[in-house]
Parts: sequence; structure tokens; C-alpha cells
Amino acid sequence: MSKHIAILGSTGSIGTQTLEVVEANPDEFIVDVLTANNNTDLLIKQAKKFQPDVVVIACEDKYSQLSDALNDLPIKVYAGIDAIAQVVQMGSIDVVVTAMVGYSGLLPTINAIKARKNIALANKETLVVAGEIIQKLALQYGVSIYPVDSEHSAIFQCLIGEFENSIEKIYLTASGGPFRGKDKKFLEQVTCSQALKHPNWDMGAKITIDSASMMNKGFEAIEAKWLFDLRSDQIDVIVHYQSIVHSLVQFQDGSMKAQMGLPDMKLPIQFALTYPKRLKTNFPRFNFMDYPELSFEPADRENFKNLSLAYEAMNKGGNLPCIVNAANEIMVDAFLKEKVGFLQMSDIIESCMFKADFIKNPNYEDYVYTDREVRKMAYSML
Ligand SMILES: NC(=O)C1=CN([C@@H]2O[C@H](COP(=O)(O)OP(=O)(O)OC[C@H]3O[C@@H](n4cnc5c(N)ncnc54)[C@H](OP(=O)(O)O)[C@@H]3O)[C@@H](O)[C@H]2O)C=CC1
Ligand SMILES: CC(=O)[C@@H](O)[C@H](O)COP(=O)(O)O
Ligand SMILES: [Mn+2]
Repeated sequence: MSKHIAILGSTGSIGTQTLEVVEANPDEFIVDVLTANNNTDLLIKQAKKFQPDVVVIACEDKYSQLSDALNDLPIKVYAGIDAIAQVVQMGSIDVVVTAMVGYSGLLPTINAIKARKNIALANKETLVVAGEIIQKLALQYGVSIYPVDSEHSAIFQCLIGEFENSIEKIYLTASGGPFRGKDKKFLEQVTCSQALKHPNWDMGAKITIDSASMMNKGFEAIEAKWLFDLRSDQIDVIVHYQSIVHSLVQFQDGSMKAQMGLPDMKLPIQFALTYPKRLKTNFPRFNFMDYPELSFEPADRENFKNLSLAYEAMNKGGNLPCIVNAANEIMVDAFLKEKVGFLQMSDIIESCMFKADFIKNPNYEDYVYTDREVRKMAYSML
């Protein structure tokens, strides 16, 4: 039977690759919902091709352009962020792919879980901000959260067939980004266009900057804590610049399992949608002779302070990861607009961690409050 899917953020890097997976497997999937923020042109093309029941554009000014373009088709058109948070509850949907970027993914994910939809989770910020709430809800509503992020998909794949939680530790691999091996003197001068050149992955702008600053790996550590129920001392980061080993699990008997392959998000996306089934693909295969050496080195937490800040937030818990996320979203946006330097991003995030109200046991409203206040605070420090 075909799976009915909703893709939140269908016009982005993960969203478009999800649609490539759908197109290659027409018997497996039916697209019920597509959403975007602003990009009406692409959303219209996708709607005409995949004929979903519903499309939503977050930016309300774009509503008439979208609805005019689709008015001869049996597609319902809505606009606004509230509409995105509502459509995930549609009865027909089996799985929601959270491919929106940033904090905007949180409420739709909560609503989808409460409507008993399984989640293919790309939006790591959801777990960074509110991992505890998400995991509690998933348990309460009997929902599965399948990781899309390549490292977490790797760990998930390594855990198949392991029936007891016998994980000693996991190693998240990091490419090191475009500035691997560089010192503070160099990092002080780097530009936005240099930071946007990821060595191995073609991704949206926000995660590409996070990879360059190593905040991405810090967020992935927090994401792993919640997905796999680990303590922070069980989560290590190792730099592996080729991005072939996507992550490793070390078990209590000393055995280690890794998942490998060429860097291509279509595999983790597809597996998140088909688990436990593996579909035949024509994705390019890894050839050992193209990579006679794979290298591993420790992460540089001195020059890339964001990694330490994220671990500090994970260790202290409460709303501190939410504080880091909100400050980071403002900083990445400012860096992309050339309003802040590369190293200043970490300094301002650290100041926000120090100054913002700490809440030990936050509820959803506390996260909303924290996100709003820290955005203002970070913005005022630019
Ligand atoms: N790209 C990758 O390879 C990977 C991405 N991820 C994670 O997946 C998520 C998506 O990343 P990526 O695809 O790279 O991002 P992109 O920037 O490429 O795409 C983001 C998508 O979300 C939409 N969007 C952006 N802001 C909002 C908003 N406020 N409300 C509603 N929709 C919004 C965009 O619409 P529009 O096009 O109209 O702006 C677009 O469809 C992130 O959380 C990222 O960390 C994880 C692992 C790998
Ligand atoms: C593809 C993916 O999962 C990204 O999160 C990737 O891991 C980013 O690369 P870095 O290892 O440089 O952060
Ligand atoms: Mn990743």
C-alpha cells in the first residue's frame, strides 16, 4: 500500500530530494501536502507535477499568486504559518517529513505527533529546542520518529537488529566544513561566500553556515541525545573530512558498527520513509579505490567554540539549548547579510547563554517565550 506523505519545506534541499525519491518510486508514495515559505514558483511547479490535496505557503502575501496558478486543479490552497501547523493533522497523512528550517518546525511537529503521524525528521532544531517534549509526546501518542539527518540515519541503521540498548558510545562524524584546520586569525576574516562552500554536501544556506561554524555538529549531538536516549558523555564527535563514514556506534562488548556510502541525502530520506524496507536504487555506489584512505582527527573545540557551547547547553539542559538555537538563528541570518563576523557569532551566542533567563523544566509556552526573548536579545547585540 502506498504511504501518504506531507512534506513541510518541499522547496528546500531536503524537500526537493524527498520529491526525487517519491518520483523514483511512484507505487510507494502519494504526496498529500506540500508547503513552502516564499518560493511560490517552485511550489506551483511541484503542485502541478505531484497533485497534492493541499499546498500551503507560509508568506500570506503570496496566497493569491499561488491560488490563481492552481485554480483549475482540485488542490486546496492555504497561507500562513498557522495553516502549516494545522494541515499536518489531515486524516489521510501517514508520515510528515519535517524539512522546514529552524524553529518554525517545532509547532507543526508537535501537532503532527498529537495527530498520531509518524515523523521523518530532518528539522533537527525541533529536537534541539524541545527534545524532551517531543520524545514524551512520541511515546504518549505511539508515534515513530525516523531520522533523516545523515549521521542519525547511520546510527539508526547500525542499531537495526540490536535488541537491547547496549550502546557504549556513538561517534558522530563531521566533515569539519570549509574551514577545517584553520585558526582564529584566519576565521576572523572569512566571508559568507567562503562559508557557503561546503566541501561535500549541497544544502540550504542555514545548515551550511552551521556546518562551517560546527554548530551543526553540536546540534547533532543534542539531536542524538534525544533520538537514541544517550547521555552527553556517550556522544563523541570525530572529524572525517571525506564524509563517507556517516557515523559509528560502539557497543558494550567493544564491537563497532559504521554506516558508509557516498554523501547523498536521498538514501537517508528514503530509508526514513520506507523503514524497515530497503528499496532498490540506482544511486551511485561507493568505490573503495576512489578513497584508498579515510582519515579521522579530533574536533577542534578551541577554534570552533560553538561545539563546546552546544555541549554546555546539552549538559545543563532546561531551556539552554533553546537559547542557543534562537541566538544562532539570528547570528546565521546576520552573517548571511554580512552584519556580523564569523567569530562574533559564537561570542554573541555565549553572551545570550549567560544573560537569558534560565528555566530548568520548561513547558511549550516557556520555549515560545525563550525563543522570542532571545531573538530580541541577540539582535540587540549586533
Ligand atoms: N540539506 C541537507 O542536506 C540537510 C538538512 N537537514 C535539516 O533539514 C532542514 C531543512 O534544511 P534544508 O533543506 O537544507 O533547508 P532549505 O533552506 O534548503 O529549505 C528550507 C525549506 O523550509 C521552508 N521554510 C523556510 N523557513 C520557513 C518558515 N519560517 N516557515 C515555513 N517554511 C519555511 C523553505 O521555503 P522557501 O523555499 O519558500 O524559502 C524551504 O522549503 C534543516 O533543519 C536542516 O538542518 C539535516 C540534514 C541534512
Ligand atoms: C548531510 C548532513 O547530514 C549534514 O548535517 C552534514 O552532516 C553537514 O556536514 P558537517 O559534517 O560538515 O556538519
Ligand atoms: Mn548531518
